Amino acid sequence: MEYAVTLLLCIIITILVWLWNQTRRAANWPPGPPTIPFLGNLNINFGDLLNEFRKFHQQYGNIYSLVLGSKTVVVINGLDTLKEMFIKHGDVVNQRADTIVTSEITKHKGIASSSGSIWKEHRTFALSTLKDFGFGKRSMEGKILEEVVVFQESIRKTRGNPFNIAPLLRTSVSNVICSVALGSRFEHDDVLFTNIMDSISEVMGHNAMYGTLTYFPFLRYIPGDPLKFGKMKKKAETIYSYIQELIDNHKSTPGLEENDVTNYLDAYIKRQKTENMDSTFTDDQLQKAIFDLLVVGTDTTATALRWFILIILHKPEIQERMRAEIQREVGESKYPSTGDRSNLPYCDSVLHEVLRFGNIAPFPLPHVLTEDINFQGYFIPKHALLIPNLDSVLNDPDIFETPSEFKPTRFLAKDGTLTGKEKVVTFGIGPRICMGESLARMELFLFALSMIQRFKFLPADGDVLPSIFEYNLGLTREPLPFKCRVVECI
Ligand code: HEM
Repeated sequence: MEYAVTLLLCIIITILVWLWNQTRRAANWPPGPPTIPFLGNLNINFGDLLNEFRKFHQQYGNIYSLVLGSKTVVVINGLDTLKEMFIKHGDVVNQRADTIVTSEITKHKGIASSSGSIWKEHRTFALSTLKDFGFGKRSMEGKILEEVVVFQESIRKTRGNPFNIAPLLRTSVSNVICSVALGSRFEHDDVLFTNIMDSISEVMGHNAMYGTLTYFPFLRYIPGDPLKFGKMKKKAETIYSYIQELIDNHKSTPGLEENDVTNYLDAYIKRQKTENMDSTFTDDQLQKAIFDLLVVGTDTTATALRWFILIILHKPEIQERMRAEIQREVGESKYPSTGDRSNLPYCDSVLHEVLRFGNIAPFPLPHVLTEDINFQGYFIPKHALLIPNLDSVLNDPDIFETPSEFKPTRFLAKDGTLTGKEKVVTFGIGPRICMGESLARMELFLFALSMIQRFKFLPADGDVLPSIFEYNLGLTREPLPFKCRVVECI
């Protein structure tokens, strides 16, 4: 009996020591907030991560670590340190980490969540295919302008009455990516498509407290889905079913596959026919890749445009100055085009400031370290999760003076050209840098400038606009909902 009790005590003590060790920070790791035995850094403020990470950056410097459950998380801050980690060590940090999103929603497939050779193969395929259909080229402009025209028609229909512009922006921006990814676009009154757009917004924008499940999976057993992961998963499944239906319809259209390839989906199906049995070009991979293009491509860009509109509602002098520049350099008879960009430095500086101030994806999905490394005097163990903290650059007072101020002229040099724009790292750094950067920049330019050219944006009467300093932080950082009025000015 005594022997059994002693054995049991030994087992319990061993487990406790093991658990305690799991939640301790080793002496040679990057510093960080004190850990609590058995809980690690569970006590950090997950509800306000942006400010919590800013505080840790000030306290512990450019590299700090957090011990969360059984995972070590290292947050990388500051432009030079981010470049050193994600460019110089690019080959050991380009894998996507195992998180609640990548393991349960995207199942490590598609582009944003995959790793290794599948990621390389499919990122390269998507980039080269999308380039063939206009990505990053002037020919893309025509497709975007078609959507701009429809978007402006919808705006006119509001006849100066207050409305929420967010759904309109989402559908318009999404139609651009749909046209290159799927070869189709959707009407603004297509109820099914509009519902999908709402689901995308919920998946990307809403409070990402469910992210804590990555580190403390037992929290999912709390009844009532308080972290809203169940809800988010259901929305993602709705989007998947919708995409699958589009793929199935496409595949079953007689003769379509034989026609010239005009979009990513066609190109993928064509490629499937030339692949062998163990190919990675599976139907499941296709569904997840389209999910990435559609979900990431829609919400981020539409959110940037929403920040733009909220900011100009607060700062009418900015829209006046933009409009004056557009009227002087482009006139009224044609839409502004990207070829006019160099003649529109003030407008360009506003858009760079929107990308900086909007801080749309401050913490991209974590990367994972595939080897132990010694970095700036610290040891970082293999399997550590790395978070590139883009906010630490976009709001760095040493790079952008008084960063909390929305100040487009910070990018204007004395000779009227743009300066410092390469420091706006909103699209990430290193091999995982955003795939849609060129498209997003073009959309932002054409939508924003053609709106300002033709319409005046006014706050809705009697409504209090949310402040430009308030936000919701999910996978994206979005402004609070608002309404506006729009009146035609030419
Ligand atoms: C203003 C708009 C956008 C912003 C701010 C943005 C930002 C980002 C950021 C920060 C990353 C992650 C970088 C990292 O993991 O370190 C990313 C990845 C990605 N973005 Fe964007 N993005 C935007 C628009 C788009 C568009 C229009 C597309 C559509 C093609 C797109 C597709 C992707 C994809 C597929 C990835 C994953 C890349 C990979 O893991 O290899 N994004 N984006």
